[in-house]
Amino acid sequence: MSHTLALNNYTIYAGQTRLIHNISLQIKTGEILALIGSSGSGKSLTCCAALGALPHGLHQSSGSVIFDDHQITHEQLRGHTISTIMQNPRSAFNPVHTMKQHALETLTIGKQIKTDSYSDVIVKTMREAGLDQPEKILSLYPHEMSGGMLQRMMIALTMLSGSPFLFADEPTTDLDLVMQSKILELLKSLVDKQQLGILLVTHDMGVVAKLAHRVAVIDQGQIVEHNSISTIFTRPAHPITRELVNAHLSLYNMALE
Ligand SMILES: Nc1ncnc2c1ncn2[C@@H]1O[C@H](COP(=O)(O)OP(=O)(O)OP(=O)(O)O)[C@@H](O)[C@H]1O
Repeated sequence: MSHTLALNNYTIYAGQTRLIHNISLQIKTGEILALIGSSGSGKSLTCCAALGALPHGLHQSSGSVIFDDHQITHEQLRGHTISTIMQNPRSAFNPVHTMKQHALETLTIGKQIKTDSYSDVIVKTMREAGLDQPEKILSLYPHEMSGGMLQRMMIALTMLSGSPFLFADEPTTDLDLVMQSKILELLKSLVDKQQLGILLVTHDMGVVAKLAHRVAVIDQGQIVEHNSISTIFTRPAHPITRELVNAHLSLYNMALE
């Protein structure tokens, strides 16, 4: 079943300073929307606002999340409608909980179900997320795992949660190139095979080119362009988009016409 998630009219202030102005984005299941922009343009704040997790001291003057035409609360969406994976996976785990505790918590959150019978599901899902020896990993604490393993575990937890949408904020930045490529392949396969919808925040235009279906470009807290991947790379409309595409193409001694 296909779903739509719309972030509507988000505006955020720090005191009198407006950081995000009237941002709206729409994501469908089975596709990846990349949110790109230079450092400090407002990518992470947009995600945080939609998740109801704004840093202390910031104020949201407008904004709502609409799931399949119904407005939903942050409590309803976190872990149910939207899962998250972030740049530093270590910070997303409870340091005193094992992977098994995290997995069981994800499976049972908000549900009155017995947890004993779920080991098979967890082990199978971890294997699908590329974690070898899942039984062994389940007994580990976060500090006993590498960044790449933790990111795979985050993806396994996303799969276990059954959330139709994922916010992935720089999900591969902290990983080596081989692991980056494996994690990106895994995300792509979740979109293709399980119809996950992803909002992908990234600086990396190579990642955008490889994964995204559509691209939204943010500059100084506003969406300045929203287009298909082919248009973004062949006929970018906004100067900021041209700059980002040209910076990427220059790696290959190429430039836009
Ligand atoms: N807690 C805060 N208090 C005040 N200003 C903030 C706060 N958090 C972020 N900002 C400001 O809001 C703007 C957008 O920040 P945000 O973290 O969303 O940028 P970003 O596009 O995700 O950047 P990066 O790519 O470097 O992660 C920046 O100007 C930043 O300085």
